[in-house]
Amino acid sequence: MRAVLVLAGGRSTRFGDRDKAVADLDGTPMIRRVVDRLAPVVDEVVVNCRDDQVDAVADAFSDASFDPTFAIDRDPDAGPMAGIARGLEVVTAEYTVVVACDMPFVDPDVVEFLFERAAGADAAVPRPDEWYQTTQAVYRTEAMAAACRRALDRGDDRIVAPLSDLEEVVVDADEIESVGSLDTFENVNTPEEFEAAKERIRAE
Ligand SMILES: Nc1nc2c(ncn2[C@@H]2O[C@H](COP(=O)(O)OP(=O)(O)OP(=O)(O)O)[C@@H](O)[C@H]2O)c(=O)[nH]1
Ligand SMILES: [Mg+2]
Repeated sequence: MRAVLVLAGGRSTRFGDRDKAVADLDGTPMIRRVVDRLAPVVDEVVVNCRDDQVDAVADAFSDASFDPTFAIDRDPDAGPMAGIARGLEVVTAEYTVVVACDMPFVDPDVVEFLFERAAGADAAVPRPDEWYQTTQAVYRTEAMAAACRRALDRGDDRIVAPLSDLEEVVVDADEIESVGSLDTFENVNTPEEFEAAKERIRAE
C-alpha cells in the first residue's frame, strides 16, 4: 500500500496574505491539483496542515472521489519536517510519498518510479542537483516517522536531518529524466511564480 502525504502547514509568507495551498490555479485549488495528479499511483491521501486551514482545504476536496485524512499540527509553525512527522502518524500504508502542496507539476511517473526505487529500502530521495528534494520523496512510513522523531528529540528540525538515520536510495537527475521531467520539482512561492504556473497550465 502507498500513501501520499501533502504538506500544507506553511504560512505562504512569500505568496502574500493568502494561503497558497488553496489558491485557485486556473479553476482548481493548487493542493487539489497536486493530489489529483498523484491519485492514480496511491491508495491513501493524508493532508498535514494547521487547524485554521482545515475548512478551506476540505472544501478543495468536497467533490473528490476520496476523503483525505487530516493530520493537524499540534505545534504549528514547527517547520516542514515536523509536519512530515505529524502526517506520518496517521498514514497506514507501508510507503509514503511526501509532497509539498506547492508543486503543481508533480509527475506521477516520477513518483511511481520513486516508489519502485524505494522498495526494500527506507527511502528514495531525488537529488537532481546539489539539493535533496525531501519534499518530493518516497519514505518507508515507519522508518521515516522514527527518524523524524529522533531528529526532533535532539532539537534538529532541518528537513534533511532524518536522512542520516535512513538507508536511502539517492535518485539523480538522469534517472528522473529517464521517466519524466525535472519540472516535477518546480515549486510556487511567489505570486509571480503562481501566475507563471497558471499560464503554463492554460497552455497544457
Ligand atoms: N506543518 C508545517 N508545514 C510547513 C511549515 N513550513 C512550511 N511547511 C510546508 O512545507 C512546504 C514547503 O514550505 P515553503 O515552500 O517554505 O512554504 P511556506 O512556508 O508556506 O511559504 P513561505 O512562508 O513563503 O516560506 C509547504 O508545503 C509548506 O506548506 C510548518 O511550519 N509546518
Ligand atoms: Mg517556508
